[in-house]
Amino acid sequence: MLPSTAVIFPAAGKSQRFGGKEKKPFALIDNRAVWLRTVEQFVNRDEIKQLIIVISEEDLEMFKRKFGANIMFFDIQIVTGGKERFESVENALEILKPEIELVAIHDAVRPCLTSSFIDTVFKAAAVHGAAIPAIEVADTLKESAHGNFVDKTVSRKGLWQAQTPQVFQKKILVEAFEKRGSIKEPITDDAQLVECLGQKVKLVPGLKTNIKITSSEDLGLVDLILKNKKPDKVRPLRPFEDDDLYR
Ligand SMILES: Nc1ccn([C@@H]2O[C@H](COP(=O)(O)OP(=O)(O)OP(=O)(O)O)[C@@H](O)[C@H]2O)c(=O)n1
Ligand SMILES: C[C@](O)(CO)[C@H](O)COP(=O)(O)O
Repeated sequence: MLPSTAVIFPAAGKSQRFGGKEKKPFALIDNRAVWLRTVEQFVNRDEIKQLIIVISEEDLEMFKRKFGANIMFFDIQIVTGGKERFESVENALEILKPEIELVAIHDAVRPCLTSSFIDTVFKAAAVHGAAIPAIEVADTLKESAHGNFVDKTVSRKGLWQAQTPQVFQKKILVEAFEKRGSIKEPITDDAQLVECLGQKVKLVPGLKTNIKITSSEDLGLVDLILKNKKPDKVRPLRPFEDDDLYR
């Protein structure tokens, strides 16, 4: 049995790159909002004792009005978002229940994951204290300052694309957020704060289908993935054996 776990779903961004008529967590895929499709991947798991969604101040009234029944059904708590993603997560950390041991943070806009994939990341975090899924960069990388012509080709060696859920022992994550003041670079995921503590973060093979909806064309891709995959039959890119967790 996995340790008692809370899942935080940041959904308080501005969806600027999405450019749709509503923000991406509330966009519909086959008549069901993206955030609902994401959260439902995590319900009915014995180790999950708390669900928290982060919603921006300006969306709160709409969210409660439109999704009241779903909020009750999932027993999901709502927290107000911050300006940056990490500030949204920080607000959610404040209401963690005392019995929580592991905290998973999963973008509300990544609905294409499977329960075996969640199992693998959760188990790795239980063993190592911190774990994230990631995919090794497969394409050739070009640098272009202005996005019109190539400046140069850069090495992809050792580069990985981070996904969510990112999962941490509560005390490690809380300490990482307390010490975040010393970080000067932009903070784009939660693992970055934990890395800065000097804590090792275990890499777990990411799922190719676990895409983050960023622009509106991603909605069509997600729709295709959800319609064409039997979610729990999707395997990680490389089979990940339990032994791998301890390396
Ligand atoms: N201040 C913020 C910023 C982002 N997010 C959430 O974090 C997830 C991943 O962020 P991203 O894809 O960058 O979303 P946006 O910030 O909304 O996108 P954009 O940069 O295009 O505005 C999304 O579910 C988003 O709602 C959040 O809760 N609070
Ligand atoms: C957390 C994340 O989804 C991992 O890939 C990503 O870092 C979010 O980045 P964004 O800049 O908020 O899109």
